[in-house]
Amino acid sequence: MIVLEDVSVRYKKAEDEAIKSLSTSFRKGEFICVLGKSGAGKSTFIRCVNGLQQPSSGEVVVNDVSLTTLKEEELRKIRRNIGMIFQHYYLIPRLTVMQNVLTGTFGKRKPWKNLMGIFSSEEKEKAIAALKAVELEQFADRRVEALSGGQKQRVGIARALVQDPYIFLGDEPVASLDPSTAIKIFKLLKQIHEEKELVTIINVHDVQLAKRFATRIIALKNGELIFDGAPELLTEEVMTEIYGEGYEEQK
Ligand SMILES: Nc1ncnc2c1ncn2[C@@H]1O[C@H](COP(=O)(O)OP(=O)(O)OP(=O)(O)O)[C@@H](O)[C@H]1O
Repeated sequence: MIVLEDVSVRYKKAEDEAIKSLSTSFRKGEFICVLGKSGAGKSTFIRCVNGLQQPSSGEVVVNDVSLTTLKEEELRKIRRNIGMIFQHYYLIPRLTVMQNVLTGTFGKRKPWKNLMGIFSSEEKEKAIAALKAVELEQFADRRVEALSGGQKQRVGIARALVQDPYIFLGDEPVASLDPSTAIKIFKLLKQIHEEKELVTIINVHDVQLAKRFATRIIALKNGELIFDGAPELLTEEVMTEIYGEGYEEQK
């Protein structure tokens, strides 16, 4: 479903490559957590999967379509069905929860309709269903700026859900949340993942969360894939390789 073939990314003026000759593939049903120290290349990697970052060399193929040669407009079409959530949510604070969730439909609509804020009853129903799925329907008319971090991330998840995604990406979606809220968000993501039979890929710093929820863990170090396997294969030795000596202090 998702194939990365010898993918490298070099940012302009950067001395070193952020991703180095990375090859791997992901299929439906896999819940993948991506580990690695700060700067290891996790965000760059995840942005390659939906074409937000084009590789300097190599190829990314999603559902048999190579993203590498696509123009921005064609990439946008691919991204319509790839939900993404972020550490800082990327919501519009002054708009309501409902209005934010409806922005998830923008990729499939005519731009003037987005400008006018005109939504069909089908789109509104979809947004209500997404809000129910994240248990926020009673907050539909509340402004996002008045929500807690955990609630904001649930709005982010609802916004991604209205896209009818087949891939769900998370770039450190719980990094700003307390441990118990982080677990709740992961439980919700796993539940949605199973219900919708997605492929889910999430960058996370919390190793315990990755071990608890992932069906597969990959780890990056200096842009290289240094581990790819089942959570139970993540030994102390591997952990030391990923995080260096003294990683236990980060727990
Ligand atoms: N826009 C950019 N321009 C130049 N270099 C960049 C850019 N974005 C990231 N980098 C560099 O690429 C490398 C990988 O960065 P990336 O953000 O992918 O790492 P990360 O593992 O997600 O880090 P973190 O856990 O801190 O978010 C780093 O050395 C970073 O400084």
